[in-house]
Amino acid sequence: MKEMSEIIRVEDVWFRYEGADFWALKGVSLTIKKGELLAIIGQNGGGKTTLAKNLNGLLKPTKGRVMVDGLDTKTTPTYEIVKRVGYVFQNPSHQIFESTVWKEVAYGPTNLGLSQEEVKQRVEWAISEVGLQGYEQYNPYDLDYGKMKLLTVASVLAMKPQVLILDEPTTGQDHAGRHLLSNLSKKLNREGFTVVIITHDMRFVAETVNRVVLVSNGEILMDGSTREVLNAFDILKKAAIKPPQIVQLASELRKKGVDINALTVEEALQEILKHYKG
Ligand SMILES: Nc1ncnc2c1ncn2[C@@H]1O[C@H](COP(=O)(O)OP(=O)(O)OP(=O)(O)O)[C@@H](O)[C@H]1O
Repeated sequence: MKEMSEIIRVEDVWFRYEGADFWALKGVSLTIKKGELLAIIGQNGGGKTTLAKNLNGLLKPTKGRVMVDGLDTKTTPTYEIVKRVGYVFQNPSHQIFESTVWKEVAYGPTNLGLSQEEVKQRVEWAISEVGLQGYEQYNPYDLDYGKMKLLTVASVLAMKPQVLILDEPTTGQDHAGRHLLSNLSKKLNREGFTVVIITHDMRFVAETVNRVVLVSNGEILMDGSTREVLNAFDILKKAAIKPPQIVQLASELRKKGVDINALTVEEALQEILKHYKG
C-alpha cells in the first residue's frame, strides 16, 4: 500500500479561550495524513470545534503547536493556513454574504488573486462538484437548507484547499440531505481531498468515514478505525455517545453466536444475505 504523507500534526495542544478559567483542550496530539477521511466526534462542549479551528489557524494553541503542511500555525500568516485547510461552518448563514450563488463561490478564488479565467474555471468546477449547476444566478437565501449547505462546501472547494473541514454537516438535514453529504464527502475524498468531519451524528459517521477521533472533556479518548471506535461501547459511554443501532444489534447478535460485524444497514443486509444464501 502507498505510504500516506502527513498534512496536519497537532503536538500536545492546550487551548484556553481568552478570559476563560478552564482548558478547552488539554494536551491533544493527533496526526492527519493526506487522503484521510476521518471524523472528530464527541458530546456537546467536548472540544470538537475548538480542535477543528486549531487545525486551520482560526484559533492558535495556547500551548503546544499545530503544523499544517510543515507550517507552524502560530508563526505563519493565517491566510496561508486557510488556503490549505478550508472550513465549512455549521451554520450556512455565518458564511454566505454574496447576492448570487456564482458570486458567493467566486469570492474565495478572487481573493486569492487568480485571473478571471481561472476564477471562472474554479467556480464552474466547484458548482458541478456539489451538483448545483443551474442555480448560479439564484440568491443563496432562496435555496433550500440542503442546497445552501452544498453552496458553502462549493465556496470552500473553489479555494482548492488540501484539507476540507466540515463542521456538523448534517445539522438541519433530512435523510436525503444526509445521504447526499455522505456521498459528497466520500467522492471528494476519492478525488484526493483530505476530509475531516466534526459531528455527533453516529449514523453519518458509520456510513461515511474510515477513522474516528473521540474527543471528550478537551482530551482524545480514542483514535482508531470506525469499526474499532463504534464498537468500544464502554469508552463511548464515558463520552455520553450512543453507538448506531445497527452496531448495537450486531453486538447483541455476536453474543448469541451470530457472526456479524456490520456498521450500516447495507452491511448488515449483505452479511445476513450471505449467511442465508451460503
Ligand atoms: N468563545 C468561547 N469563549 C469561551 N469558552 C468557549 C468559547 N467557545 C467554546 N467555549 C467552551 O469551550 C468548550 C469546548 O467547546 P467546543 O465548542 O469546542 O465544543 P464542541 O465539542 O464543539 O461542542 P458543540 O458540539 O456544542 O459545538 C466548551 O466548554 C465551550 O463552552
